[in-house]
Amino acid sequence: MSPVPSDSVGSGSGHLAEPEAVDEFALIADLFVPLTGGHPAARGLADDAAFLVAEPGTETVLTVDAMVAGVHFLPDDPPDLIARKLIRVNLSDLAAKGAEPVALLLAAAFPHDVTADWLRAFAEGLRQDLTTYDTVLIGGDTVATPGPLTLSLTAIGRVAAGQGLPRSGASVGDDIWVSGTIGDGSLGLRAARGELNGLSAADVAFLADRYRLPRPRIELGPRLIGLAGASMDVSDGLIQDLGHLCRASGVGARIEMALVPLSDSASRAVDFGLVTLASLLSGGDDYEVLFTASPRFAEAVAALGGSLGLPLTRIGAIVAHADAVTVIDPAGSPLVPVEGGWRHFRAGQRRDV
Ligand SMILES: Nc1ncnc2c1ncn2[C@@H]1O[C@H](COP(=O)(O)OP(=O)(O)OP(=O)(O)O)[C@@H](O)[C@H]1O
Ligand SMILES: Cc1ncc(C[n+]2csc(CCOP(=O)(O)O)c2C)c(N)n1
Ligand SMILES: [Mg+2]
Ligand SMILES: [Mg+2]
Ligand SMILES: [Mg+2]
Repeated sequence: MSPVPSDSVGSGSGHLAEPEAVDEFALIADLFVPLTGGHPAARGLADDAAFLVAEPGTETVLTVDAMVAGVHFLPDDPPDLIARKLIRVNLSDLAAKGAEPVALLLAAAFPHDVTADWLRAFAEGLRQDLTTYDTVLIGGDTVATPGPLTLSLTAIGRVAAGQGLPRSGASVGDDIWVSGTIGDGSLGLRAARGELNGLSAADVAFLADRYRLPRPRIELGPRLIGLAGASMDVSDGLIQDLGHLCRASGVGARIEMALVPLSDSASRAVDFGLVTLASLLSGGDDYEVLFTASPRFAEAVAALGGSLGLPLTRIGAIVAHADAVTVIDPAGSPLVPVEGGWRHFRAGQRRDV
């Protein structure tokens, strides 16, 4: 087990007291060094790079995702939740590969007018989730920007050599499974923006929390080794991401809309006509695991869900029509047109954020 970060941040050399006193190196010493938990790889955040000892028999799994204010989170979201979402979206990729977290690297571009209080709360959010997920910060980079807050986190994980779960392992006839519920993240963005009038305050709070604080399925991922053929996490939208899995595997997929698991809050939003079921399948921000498994493992998969207390739901099957995702609507007809999911760039279109 890696050393865990110390109990609080910001109580270091004490130079980070006033907004005008934000200083790059005091920031690193006061707020980020405590997040290393003294891990030797971090070298006290006083070197050019981190040095991580490779573990025999394991493969290192590396992933990086960036988050930008106004694109991935709301600019006024609480700083601790921004930090925790940043960790969680990256751990979600490790989980989908069957890997467990080892260490993280953070590259942060803070707006020039960031305050010491904001930074302290941000570091406290990092500390909280480093502890939750038993990992440490071992390096990074800190810059100021004239643009919006821009964050990038590299997650380093490990998996037994050769056992990592690829997107490319789906076979015709496999069941398609998804963890948890789909649609809460995209509905949660609308909830956080105050756009879901008609839902109860409890539903709005539940959904907004799912948007701001995804639940990376880090306990599930490693347990899928030996069961899942292909695996990925759902970040852009279920249909688009399933399309990626199909392309990587050279297969097609047929899923049934009515089987896609919704939370009670999302079901109510559909029932009240606030959103269509179809749009939840392409909304994104789910951070659930989408995986395929041979039908002979169906009982084992269901039992795994039971033992983790995490719903695992079969939503369809892998078919031979390479690359094509067919969505069957609740009336039994193929859905047309099929919206895929989030794209930062789309040929012939500009997104103004
Ligand atoms: N700028 C880049 N440089 C190198 N590789 C990249 C770059 N952007 C994406 N990739 C690679 O492309 C593949 C797909 O990336 P993508 O970001 O779509 O997946 P993801 O991180 O699982 O999804 P999401 O970013 O929506 O959470 C990955 O192998 C990723 O490493
Ligand atoms: C304020 C705000 N507006 C829109 C969205 C929706 N969104 C943005 S990026 C993305 C895909 C995952 O990101 P990436 O592919 O970059 O990893 C999604 C679903 C959001 N989260 N916040
Ligand atoms: Mg990515
Ligand atoms: Mg992913
Ligand atoms: Mg994406």
